[in-house]
Amino acid sequence: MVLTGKEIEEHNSRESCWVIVHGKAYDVTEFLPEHPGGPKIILKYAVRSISKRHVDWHTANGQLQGKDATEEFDPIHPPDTLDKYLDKSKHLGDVDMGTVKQEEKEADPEEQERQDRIARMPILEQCYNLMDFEAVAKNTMKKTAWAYYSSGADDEITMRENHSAFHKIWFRPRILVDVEKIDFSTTMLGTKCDIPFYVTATALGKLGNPEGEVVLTRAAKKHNVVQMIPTLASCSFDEIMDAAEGDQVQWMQLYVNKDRAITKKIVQHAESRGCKGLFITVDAPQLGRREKDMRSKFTDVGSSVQNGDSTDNSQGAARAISSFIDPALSWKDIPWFQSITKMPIILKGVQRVEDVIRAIEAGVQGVVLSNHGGRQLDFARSGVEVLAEVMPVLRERNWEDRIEIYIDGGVRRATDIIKALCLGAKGVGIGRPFLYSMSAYGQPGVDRAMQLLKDEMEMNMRLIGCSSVDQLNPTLVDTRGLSMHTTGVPSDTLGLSIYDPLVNPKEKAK
Ligand SMILES: Cc1cc2c(cc1C)[n+](S(=O)(=O)[O-])c1c(=O)[nH]c(=O)nc-1n2C[C@H](O)[C@H](O)[C@H](O)COP(=O)(O)O
Repeated sequence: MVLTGKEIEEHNSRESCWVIVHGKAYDVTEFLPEHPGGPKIILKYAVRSISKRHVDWHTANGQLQGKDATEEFDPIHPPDTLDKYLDKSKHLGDVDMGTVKQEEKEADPEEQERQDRIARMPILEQCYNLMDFEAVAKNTMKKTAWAYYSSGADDEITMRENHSAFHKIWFRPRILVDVEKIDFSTTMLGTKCDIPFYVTATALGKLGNPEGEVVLTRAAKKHNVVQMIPTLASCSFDEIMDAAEGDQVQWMQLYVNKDRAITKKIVQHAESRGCKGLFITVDAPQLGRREKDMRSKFTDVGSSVQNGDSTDNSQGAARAISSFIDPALSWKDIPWFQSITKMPIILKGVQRVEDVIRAIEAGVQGVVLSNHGGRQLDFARSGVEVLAEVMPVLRERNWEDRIEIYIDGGVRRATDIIKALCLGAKGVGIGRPFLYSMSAYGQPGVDRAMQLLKDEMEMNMRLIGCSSVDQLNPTLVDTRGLSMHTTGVPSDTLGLSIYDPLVNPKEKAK
């Protein structure tokens, strides 16, 4: 049976709310209170806004026109979400889209301005480093997408510290070493990679690019680097795995669900699909307060990646899509994970040496020293600073080979990668730069970003006097300034403003 727009319109209240996604109708009435992003987002976005006033009137009077929610649904929800989480009885069938009222898109001057900036954006070849992509993305991305990707927690001190920490490490390069042939390939969790970085897990890829995370999959294949698949991806897990080619290696990033049966199903499915590593995110018992995200229009967006209870959706996309995450996750859960999968287990978001020791004692295969890109606890130290704390302690115990240590956060140059490897990291994760290059230029952008890092890597390895990554070691870096968190002493504005420079008395007499 094919439904008409008129029939859908009759179900336009909290008591009965039907919406259309990709030309099919769904009865979401019972789902409204369960939606992790709260009911408002479905009701609000589900409404075909003939005009803002119209929508406000209908919303205020509890009368809503359940309508085509496709455009708002796609960036936040993997395509298989409704099949996975909405009971089949609520799938009402196809809709004759010719009978659905077309929305009169009100002219949006902000969007027009953005389109003008896109028309004037630099060509890809004018991007010479990862920060260039950030500048273009900031100028061309939708405000809400930029807000979500670029935001850090609270005052974003840690987000900025992540990158500036690398500026506190200086090189002690060697000379007169034959560096004609450079090989910066390496292995990570046993996988051979062209260069010691991986694409780390970052949620909601379709906010930046309509294809989402599969763009990163294709670029990772081309450059033979590993991709970590996020739990909160816009694409479905299987779409991302299916987009991989040949023996391309992918890892799974896991937010642990309060409902361990859901988590077990996800982990065992990932293993059955050939995932080569399980990265359990341990620094997010609650997602951080990312105020740019909270201010953006996603103040009540939802995501039904996994069923959770209704959430306080005044906290932006991040908080809205993460209500399922279990804050009770603890060390006692590690044996359970080891019992449900054979994949190597890595703890992502470790931030002090005591927990690295515990991770080794718990028998996990790796840790990522990370503060989630500064999106969680503000004033957490940078991954590279924690690395400088951890490695000497492990070396003292002869434990440095008992676990693979990764870091992420603020990596924007190959020199950052080299500094991390000199200190003992196996590899580094990179997040935002690939989101920005993907958002601004699609896969060609990500390709160029990865190639730029390879070019920088070759040059900097040569200049530091090493021809392969196994030669990188702590004697090549000076980290004495790394733990200095002193901000510059506030400038003595008063003194400077009244200070009379010495003036020659004769001069004064004139
Ligand atoms: C930029 C970004 C990072 C996210 C991220 C989303 C974005 C847009 N998301 S989040 O929405 O929940 O915070 C995830 C995530 O899904 N899971 C996770 O483990 N880390 C998440 N991270 C953190 C990420 O894996 C790295 O730790 C961080 O991005 C590294 O810093 P740079 O971005 O500076 O490279």
